[in-house]
Amino acid sequence: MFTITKEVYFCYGHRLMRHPGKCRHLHGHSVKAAITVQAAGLNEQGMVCDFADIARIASDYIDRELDHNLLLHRDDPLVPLLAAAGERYSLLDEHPTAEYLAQLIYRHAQSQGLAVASVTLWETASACATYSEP
Ligand SMILES: Nc1nc2c(c(=O)[nH]1)N=C([C@H](O)[C@H](O)COP(=O)(O)OP(=O)(O)OP(=O)(O)O)CN2
Ligand SMILES: [Zn+2]
Repeated sequence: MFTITKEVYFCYGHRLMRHPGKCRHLHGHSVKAAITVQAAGLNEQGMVCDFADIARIASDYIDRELDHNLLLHRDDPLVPLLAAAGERYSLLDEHPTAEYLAQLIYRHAQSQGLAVASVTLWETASACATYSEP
């Protein structure tokens, strides 16, 4: 089995409403998503797939939904205030953790036909979350 990994960089603001510490307050991250794609064999170009194809598919979603956006749980009480202020935000069905964002990127890559093995979201230089499926 071969695996290849492409990294994509972006940033967002968020807060974790139920966090007992500092992360319940609005703050931001400049992050790295590492998208790993697998294949049992190589294509006619000798590749699992082109790194550029992974970047394009991931960035289509990330640029549209996540990058320079404020990511909030849809029950966050800040939402009416942000709407009234005309701010950009995106409402998520789950808390905007690194785990959930990794899952969102994974599911998008999968829906676009990539044989994605895992997505790891590095939220800080020392903390990451990985999503994969059996
Ligand atoms: N399992 C998770 N734990 C935490 C998440 C997460 O997404 N999944 N997110 C946060 C915060 O949003 C933020 O990422 C803070 O992370 P943390 O590593 O605690 O922050 P620091 O960089 O300040 O870490 P130090 O090592 O204390 O400097 C929290 N937890
Ligand atoms: Zn955070």
